[in-house]
Amino acid sequence: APGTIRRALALTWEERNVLGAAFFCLVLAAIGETSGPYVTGKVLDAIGGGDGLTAGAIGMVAAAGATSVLFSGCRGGFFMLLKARLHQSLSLRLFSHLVHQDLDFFQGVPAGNGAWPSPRLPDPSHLSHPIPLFRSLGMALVVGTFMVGLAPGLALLALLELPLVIATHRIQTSLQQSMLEASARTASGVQESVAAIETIRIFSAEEEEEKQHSWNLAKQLRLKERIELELAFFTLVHRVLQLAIRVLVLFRSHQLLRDGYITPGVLVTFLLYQDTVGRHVQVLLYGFNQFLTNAAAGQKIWEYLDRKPTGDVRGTWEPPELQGHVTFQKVSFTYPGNPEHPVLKDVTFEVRSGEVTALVGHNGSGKSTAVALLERLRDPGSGKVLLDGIPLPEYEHQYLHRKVVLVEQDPVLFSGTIRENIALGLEHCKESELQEAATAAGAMDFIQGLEQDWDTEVGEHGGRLAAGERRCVALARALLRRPAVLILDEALDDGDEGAAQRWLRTGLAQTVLVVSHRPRVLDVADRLVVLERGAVVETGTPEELRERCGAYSRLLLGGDRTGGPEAPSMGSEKGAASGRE
Ligand SMILES: Nc1ncnc2c1ncn2[C@@H]1O[C@H](COP(=O)(O)OP(=O)(O)OP(=O)(O)O)[C@@H](O)[C@H]1O
Repeated sequence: APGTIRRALALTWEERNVLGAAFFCLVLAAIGETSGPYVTGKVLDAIGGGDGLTAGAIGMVAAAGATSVLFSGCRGGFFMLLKARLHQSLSLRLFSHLVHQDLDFFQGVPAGNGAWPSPRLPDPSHLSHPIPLFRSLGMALVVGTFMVGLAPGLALLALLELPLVIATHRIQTSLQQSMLEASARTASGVQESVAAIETIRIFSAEEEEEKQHSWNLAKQLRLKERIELELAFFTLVHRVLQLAIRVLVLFRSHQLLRDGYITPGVLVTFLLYQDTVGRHVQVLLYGFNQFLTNAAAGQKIWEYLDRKPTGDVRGTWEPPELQGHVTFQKVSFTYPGNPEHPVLKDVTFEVRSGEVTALVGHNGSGKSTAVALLERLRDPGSGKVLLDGIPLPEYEHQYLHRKVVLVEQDPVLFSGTIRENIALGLEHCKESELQEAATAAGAMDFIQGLEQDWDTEVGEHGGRLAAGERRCVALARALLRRPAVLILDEALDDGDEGAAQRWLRTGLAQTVLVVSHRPRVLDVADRLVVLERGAVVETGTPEELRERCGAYSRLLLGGDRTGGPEAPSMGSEKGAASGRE
């Protein structure tokens, strides 16, 4: 589409220095490439006319050749550099756009009309760029015009080859495409078998899979044989027709020479030009094919870059001190992917500064959703979440995420060392602060037990550590930041239940919000907020709620069904269900 080409050119314009140098070399290379055959022809005519081979003639041929070689090399180098730079700047743009997208984008849920739903990042190498096409088209036209100027009739005859080259190229490409598709089908069959290897083993279906694969391979082989035969046939036809045209050109050249319309030098120049046009037409055909193949993928790049996240990150409020007092004020929320099912309904509660507050409720009652709203991973549909009386969107985005820190049950670590993971973003923190955070998080013992203690690599996603160790590292990372609000989404469930109170006392956190199913964690909280089907049904201290014998007591007893027959029990915990504990 013209818009896509315009945007690709606008992006290229940002690298105008390299582009300018590439074009400068391109023009000089083109002059060298066109003047070389011309000078060669003139020299041949001079020799034929009895002038002999002079030093000047040799010098002119050598200078044209050298200009062509030198500037073609530089042109190639500058265009490669341009391509690499465009790739880098586009990759960076795509990535920074990706990390600012709404969470729904990553879950494959369209966030609005016309939004591109796939969470996959488009490949910047698919940018379809017209410059290589312009270059070859320009050269083919210029040299073709010279050919027409030298010998118009001969040029028309020689240019008959063009439709032949185009037709052969199209046939070859479509045959090769069928071959690629067949290979991809066989490869995807292998991938499917590998992915389902457990099922294959359980049903002892190895032999059937082998048979299926051998059938796929045989089909591929038959197709390959047919394609190779067709290719050989088309190549033969192409070569015969090409030869016929060349014979015709030679025959006509002979007539023109005999009648004195052209000199031998002009004929040599003409034939050399014919060769140059042939090369550029080949490049043009291949490039055009690539251009079309990439066009759809390239279009996705621009669609993706046009996709605007809906979250408001314009807040600027950055107070020097925070109390860490959180208020949910009549908050309602519905996931865009499931608009019929409100997840939070008019939820109002407080998380007081200096206290540990626990959110409690059945699976699916909306606890993690409330946490996501407090972390501003999502924004409420109606109502407000306030921190120290100020709505969250008014806080500066990075400030808020430094002050409100979440640790999940199965946190994500980045590949790197334990030290890098804990210090993430605070590389200049003191060693004593690191040690204090790790000790408070209960990570010190296991870190010291590792062969390279703090410098141990955690592997991709922290895969070389046990789930509990990953959690300790994530807790240490959170405590090092001295958060105003520390949120623990089932992150304390296998640890020391009194830890949160100690962190408040030692000033490592100002307020703690715990999401937990474990009675021993809930019992030591200062205050509980009980959620049932997205609504707050009880709040108070653990003693008050036990004495009230209401929703909380029923939850503790397990098997509670006040939420209706479909409400799950406290016992069906996420971690237990996924076998992570
Ligand atoms: N991304 C999503 N899109 C649509 N619905 C969702 C999404 N995430 C959660 N839900 C739904 O929202 C409801 C509340 O989920 P939430 O995870 O907040 O509950 P929870 O109380 O934290 O449960 P658990 O104790 O199992 O963690 C559930 O019915 C769930 O199916």
